[in-house]
Amino acid sequence: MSASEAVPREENSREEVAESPGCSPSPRDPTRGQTLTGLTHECGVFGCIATGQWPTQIDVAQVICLGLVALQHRGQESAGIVTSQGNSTKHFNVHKGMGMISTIFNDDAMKKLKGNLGIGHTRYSTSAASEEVNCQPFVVHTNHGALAVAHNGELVNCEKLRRKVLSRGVGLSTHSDSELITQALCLSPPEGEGDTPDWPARIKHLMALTPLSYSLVIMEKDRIYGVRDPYGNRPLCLGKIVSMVQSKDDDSDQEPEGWVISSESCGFLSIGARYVREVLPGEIVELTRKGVKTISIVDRPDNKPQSFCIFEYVYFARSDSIFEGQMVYSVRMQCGRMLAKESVIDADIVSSVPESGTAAAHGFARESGIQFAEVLCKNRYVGRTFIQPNTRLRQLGVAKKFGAISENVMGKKIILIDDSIVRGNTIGPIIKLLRDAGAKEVHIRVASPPLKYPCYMGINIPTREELIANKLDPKQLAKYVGANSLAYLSLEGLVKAVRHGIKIKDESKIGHCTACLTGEYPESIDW
Ligand SMILES: O=P(O)(O)OC[C@H]1O[C@H](OP(=O)(O)OP(=O)(O)O)[C@H](O)[C@@H]1O
Ligand SMILES: NC(=O)CC[C@H](N)C(=O)O
Ligand code: SF4
Ligand SMILES: [Mg+2]
Repeated sequence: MSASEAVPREENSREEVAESPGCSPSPRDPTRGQTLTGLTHECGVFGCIATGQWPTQIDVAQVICLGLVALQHRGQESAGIVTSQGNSTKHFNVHKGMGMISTIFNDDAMKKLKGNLGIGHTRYSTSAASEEVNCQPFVVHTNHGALAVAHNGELVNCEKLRRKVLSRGVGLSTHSDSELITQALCLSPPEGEGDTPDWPARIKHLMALTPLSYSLVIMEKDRIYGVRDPYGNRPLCLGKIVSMVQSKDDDSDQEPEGWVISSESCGFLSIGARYVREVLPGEIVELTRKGVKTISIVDRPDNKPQSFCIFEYVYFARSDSIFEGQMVYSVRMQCGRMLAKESVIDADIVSSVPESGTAAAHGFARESGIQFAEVLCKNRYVGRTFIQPNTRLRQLGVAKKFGAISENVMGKKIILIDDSIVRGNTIGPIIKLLRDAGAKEVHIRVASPPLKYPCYMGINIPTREELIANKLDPKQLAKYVGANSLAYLSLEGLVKAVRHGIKIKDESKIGHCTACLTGEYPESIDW
């Protein structure tokens, strides 16, 4: 039985929606990063400002570049950095390009990026093609000086906002929702009032026009604003750069040498920064050479619940990042523990599909008391996204990523944990590899529930018909991929695991988007 024979084709709701003229006229544009496995990521934003005397001793561009390298897993299509000396409203240094950060920012590029503050972006396109013209940060020159904007997310009411901006006589040069945000920020707030350089008011105005989904870093002459949408759908956090010469034991009282703002905290230690806190849902923070302050916290429409993307925990984020006061690694372990509680089976070893499945496998092993052993080696030089012309080569492509550690596999009953099954391209070839290496039984346990619905908030989830969970139930899927059994973590189990380590217990102050699992979206879509 082939997966496509198993059930009738499902309608692709996202493509239908997107056929109407909007910001995303061709979400299946072949020039966008194609992927064979998994979900594709969502962009990383980063900002840095030096405190104290300017010109600073800190190499701001270097800090941003390293910050972006730490966020590379969030987008590999293009990247950009914009810096400012802080003394001119007219001049920003800009360097953007297609490809990976290490190739875009060579020595020549870094030399021209001098500055005391700056922002950066690494992109996985969700709206508008993966082309140079859509690279971020976007820079515009306004009546009140230059403005640079970097965006992670996707606007759910893009079409409406686009009409509004166009109706004000603004011309847009791309289909990118991030350019739209940049231009919407330039509208005078609120409409009808004078054209003042009040950027916080303009940001609030933008937030009133569009509630979801964005984490933004915005730079004007001498300051950076960090903005998280009122649902808190995409992550954003603050860190401080501490002196390297002082004692590492207690840097809590140290005067920071600079501030950073980032989609994730994973790179902070490697750039000499310390995690400070998350930017709150709806919060606008202002970073200046004097420090960080909250400008405002914008409410969600109709007091709807928060909606932080639960898949940041499952797959997107790096394990060493912190969200909601807990490390992503610990949450993944907890998911594995929960999975063991729900669907343990007698076996010799527990193992994982590296990378993202590994923390959950350790949790599963600890909870079940079955020892963990590695069974797969992942070839780090086979990228996440590469294009192959047909299914057989695609599947071989996945197999090429892995080798079996035969000594751990031979004659064993194995419980194999992966964090998610999306198209189902990864797991089948891996099971074959393990069987060829002598595995006696392979039982698949998935540390998230079946993925059934598309995402409209900055993640490129395959079409409904491409999602294997819409075609095969767990029993059918086990048969299709050659497993002895297969079980997913329940939705309740996932939510419980995610909330296990969150200190805030007040339900009105936490909330997670699970729309790709349930079909219940935080906001209706108006593309
Ligand atoms: O069902 P599929 O469509 O094959 O996708 C699912 C796989 O894709 C992801 O891994 P990926 O190799 O992208 O990255 P990782 O190293 O972070 O696990 C995910 O962790 C699953 O292993
Ligand atoms: N993945 C993202 O967050 C993408 C941001 C924006 N929608 C773009 O396509 O550039
Ligand atoms: S639909 Fe899924 S991937 Fe998209 S924001 Fe919600 S939880 Fe995250
Ligand atoms: Mg994986």
